[in-house]
Amino acid sequence: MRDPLRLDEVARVQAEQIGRVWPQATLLVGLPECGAVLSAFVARHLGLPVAFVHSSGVPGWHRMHVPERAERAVIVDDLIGTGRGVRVAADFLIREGHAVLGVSAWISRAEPGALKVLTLMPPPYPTWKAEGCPDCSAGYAPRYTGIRE
Ligand SMILES: O=C(O)c1cc(=O)[nH]c(=O)n1[C@@H]1O[C@H](COP(=O)(O)O)[C@@H](O)[C@H]1O
Repeated sequence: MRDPLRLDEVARVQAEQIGRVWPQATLLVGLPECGAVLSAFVARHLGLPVAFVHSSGVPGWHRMHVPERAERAVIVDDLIGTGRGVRVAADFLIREGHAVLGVSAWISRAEPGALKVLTLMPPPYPTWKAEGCPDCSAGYAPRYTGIRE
């Protein structure tokens, strides 16, 4: 999302949804990189503080904000692909003594465990496991691999 005004419009919709479902939230948590930028936009609409959690490698806080009391956190991201990033962040937050209310994302292609996920829209394309993929059973070989969106 290259246009900050457009990003802010989406962030406002996301903020309204979070405010409706989780009015008790005290902290938004963003995953670098895109989730960190987005979470700051969303937090501005909710008047909430924001903190960033590194989810690749050893999970940890970005030094900008290391919360000092127990928070009721919502993880904010743009896309959930495998769900790994938000799962790692949620486990880290719980280990750190915070409550994780859930995850807010634009689109999710995974169900990341027991985490409650709010999305803005369903995925615009179907996802199959390799063994259930109709194109694979029709004999088509993958044209691209390792693609994210
Ligand atoms: O952060 C990225 O590089 C990224 C690139 C991309 O093409 N697609 C994509 O989903 N991401 C990010 O990867 C994360 C989701 O991936 P999973 O952890 O697999 O669910 C989100 O933080 C996205 O912002």
